[in-house]
Amino acid sequence: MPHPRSLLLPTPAQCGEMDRLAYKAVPIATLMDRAGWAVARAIRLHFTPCRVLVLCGPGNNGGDGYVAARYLAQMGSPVAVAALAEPRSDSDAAKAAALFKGPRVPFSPKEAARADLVVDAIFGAGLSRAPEENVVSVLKAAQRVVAIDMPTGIDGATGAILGDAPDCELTVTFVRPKPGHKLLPGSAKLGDFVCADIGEPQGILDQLGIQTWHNEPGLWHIPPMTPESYKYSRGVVSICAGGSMPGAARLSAAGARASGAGLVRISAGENAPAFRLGAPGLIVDDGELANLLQDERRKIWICGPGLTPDEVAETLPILLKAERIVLADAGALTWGAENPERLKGVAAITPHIGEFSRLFGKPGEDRLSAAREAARKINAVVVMKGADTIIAAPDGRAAINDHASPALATAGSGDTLTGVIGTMLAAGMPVWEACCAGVWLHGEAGLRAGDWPIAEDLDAHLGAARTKAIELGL
Ligand SMILES: NC(=O)C1=CN([C@@H]2O[C@H](COP(=O)(O)OP(=O)(O)OC[C@H]3O[C@@H](n4cnc5c(N)ncnc54)[C@H](O)[C@@H]3O)[C@@H](O)[C@H]2O)[C@@H](O)CC1
Ligand SMILES: Nc1ncnc2c1ncn2[C@@H]1O[C@H](COP(=O)(O)OP(=O)(O)O)[C@@H](O)[C@H]1O
Ligand SMILES: [K+]
Repeated sequence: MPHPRSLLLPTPAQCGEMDRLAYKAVPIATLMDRAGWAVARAIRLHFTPCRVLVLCGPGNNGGDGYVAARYLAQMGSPVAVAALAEPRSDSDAAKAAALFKGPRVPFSPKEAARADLVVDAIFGAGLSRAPEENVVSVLKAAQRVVAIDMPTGIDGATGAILGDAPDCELTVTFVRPKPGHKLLPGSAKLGDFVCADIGEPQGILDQLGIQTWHNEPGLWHIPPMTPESYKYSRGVVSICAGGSMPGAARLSAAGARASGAGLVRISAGENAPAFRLGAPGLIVDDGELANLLQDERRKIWICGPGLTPDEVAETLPILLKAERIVLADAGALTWGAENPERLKGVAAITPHIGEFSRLFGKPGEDRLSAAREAARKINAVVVMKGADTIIAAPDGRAAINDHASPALATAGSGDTLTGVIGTMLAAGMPVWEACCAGVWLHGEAGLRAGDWPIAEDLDAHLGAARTKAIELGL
């Protein structure tokens, strides 16, 4: 099933390409007019009428600003424009500027401070470097800011802040959100977020080779429960467990069970007695790993939570030799950091930023590219965890997940996540889709778990999260 177009996140460069391809059907001037109208309408809906100052840059972002100023004036608001620089003559933006007949004021902090509301139409998709000091000081002087397309200073491709960017109350973009609208730190600056349809032919999105999606149900499909379901069709998740940190494997097991695995087994060797004191529905094996792997139904293995590097060294190579689908986390990533080649053959890894940095080096400001590059390098899906999580596949696909809660920032919640992803894999989902689905379910559980949950509290919400994801994904 193709990934839905509605979840695509084109980069600013891809949007520019889209405009060029769309030109014959819809001229830029028409798109600009609709964009400015959409901004004026959104401002009218969000704010009571007040004195508005529109700050216009020299490009098409400024062009949208002149159009918005014209429509706001027609709607009865007192509006002035302050231009950072005039648009190039004969450009669409210049034509839009000429149609605005209201007052012009200097581009200065004093004017910005006097306005009740400042519209940032300085730079949008065209931002290529940090804004100059005069731009920053004018935006800093504003009391309340609405951004057109993107707050000036945010890189639309990465969410990085180049120098500085205003804290906006509202951001209005067009056609589709961009990666920078979904990635921190930029995404925290947007305020309320509106994506307006300006009638750009959507089919063009298919021609651009866009490989980035917003992580939502519909991007993937989780198998539902059916009357024919039996435990092996729901899937078996096997987890390697160690002696020194048994809690982590237990949390993974609980996450796997709570998100709908048919059967969860812990392989604990000589440490098995300690695990047998745990949840009664959990099967604990004490046999040799090589013998356990004789069971062909045990396709999915989690290796790493609660394991020391030595314990990983004794298990992971055996799992890989047996050609199992392995999800590597925690201890396995520490072991892999000594030589990332060791992880070749795993299906997916789930590093937080610290673990990622030890494996591949610090990701820098463009985490999306860094996650993609890492996935390509180890030929495995990379789930780069954090307040926003990037799920990158070796073939270049990447999803950005912002469906989460800071409530997840509690010890052990990453172990729960590996269990949930394990269940998605055991249900037969392809690896990237399983990781995307697992991250979303984990986020949904965090959103449902109330105030200050601990990792164990997430489990009670995973079943409802799965049901919701199935319903939304239909
Ligand atoms: N399909 C869409 O999404 C549409 C987008 N439109 C608007 O078009 C905008 C993009 O227009 P442009 O490509 O003209 O780009 P901008 O208006 O963002 O920037 C214009 C130019 O400013 C220069 N520049 C970049 N960073 C600078 C800096 N820090 N200091 C000084 N100069 C700098 C660059 O040369 C750049 O080309 C979007 O943000 C959006 O507002 C609409 O007008 C039409 C449809
Ligand atoms: N501020 C936050 N907002 C949303 N999710 C978060 C936040 N901080 C952490 N998370 C999520 O919580 C989980 C923490 O995992 P991890 O760092 O491995 O912790 P642990 O090793 O203690 O289990 C990850 O899934 C991460 O994406
Ligand atoms: K802007």
